[in-house]
Amino acid sequence: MYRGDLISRITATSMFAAGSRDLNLTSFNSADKATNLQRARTKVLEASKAGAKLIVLPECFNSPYGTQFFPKYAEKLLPSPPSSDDSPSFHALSAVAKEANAFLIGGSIPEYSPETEKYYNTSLTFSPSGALIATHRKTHLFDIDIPGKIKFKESDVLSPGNKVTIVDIPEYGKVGIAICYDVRFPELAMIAARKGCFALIYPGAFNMTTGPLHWSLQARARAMDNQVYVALCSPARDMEATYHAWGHSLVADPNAEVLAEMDEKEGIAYVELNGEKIDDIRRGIPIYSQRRFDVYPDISEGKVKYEE
Ligand SMILES: NC(=O)CC(=O)C(=O)O
Repeated sequence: MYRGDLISRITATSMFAAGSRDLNLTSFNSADKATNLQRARTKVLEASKAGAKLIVLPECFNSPYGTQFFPKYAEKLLPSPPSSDDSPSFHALSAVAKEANAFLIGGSIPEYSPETEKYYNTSLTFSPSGALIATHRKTHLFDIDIPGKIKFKESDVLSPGNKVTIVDIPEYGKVGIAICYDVRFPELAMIAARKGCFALIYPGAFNMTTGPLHWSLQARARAMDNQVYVALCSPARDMEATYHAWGHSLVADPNAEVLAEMDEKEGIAYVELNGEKIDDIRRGIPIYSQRRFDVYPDISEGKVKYEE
């Protein structure tokens, strides 16, 4: 049995968790980092009190979403920062995971790496002891230009990560973690699923153009192809912000049915994740074991950069 919660609110943060009510989704955001961190803490604790053991926040939950904001909000990831200003989000997430006694996939935050001297869009996952157990840097940067609708170029400021990220959650199993635009690349999802993940979790912030078209479809497609749970956790929509997030945090099951979908406002969704359902779906429609690797290659084998 897998459980999770997802929470969302206004500005740019969402999270989900798994626990006694398997999956919770929460989203929220504002321009003030301290306010966002405080809000995240409140919602994570609310989810954990409701029984969540795995909690997820949204993409860029501590900042507005936009290339103009990333350098200002970026943090170094220092486990022992010389000053409390250096890694506030890292330490706030670690502390609240411990306080909630839950696994926390901390959405994503703008990161600055002194080693590479580059910026990244980075997701940090913490164990119930507050230990950092996974780091995923957005691998596919969101560079799009739909005339008259939306132009966005993360690569103006950010650099991409370069691996598939899998984290083993004791008592639940392996979870694949990626960020937003990464969901559009089925290879990443398929590799994580074939490496044994039962759920793929994407903090993400689609927008008013791509959200209605593709948000739910992407989640359901990745779930259907791989017969796993897929969760997308968005910031709530803030029409005062420069980027209008679609919201609609959701969880699709291994049969590609949407188990829970929020609206554009802040909230928490709770979903029960059941491992037996994966087995049932794979028994009924056995594509998982009918692949023809004698005809085409298994992309999860061979040269894949991944980290468990
Ligand atoms: N914001 C993103 O990274 C992706 C997105 O909005 C989309 O793919 O659409």
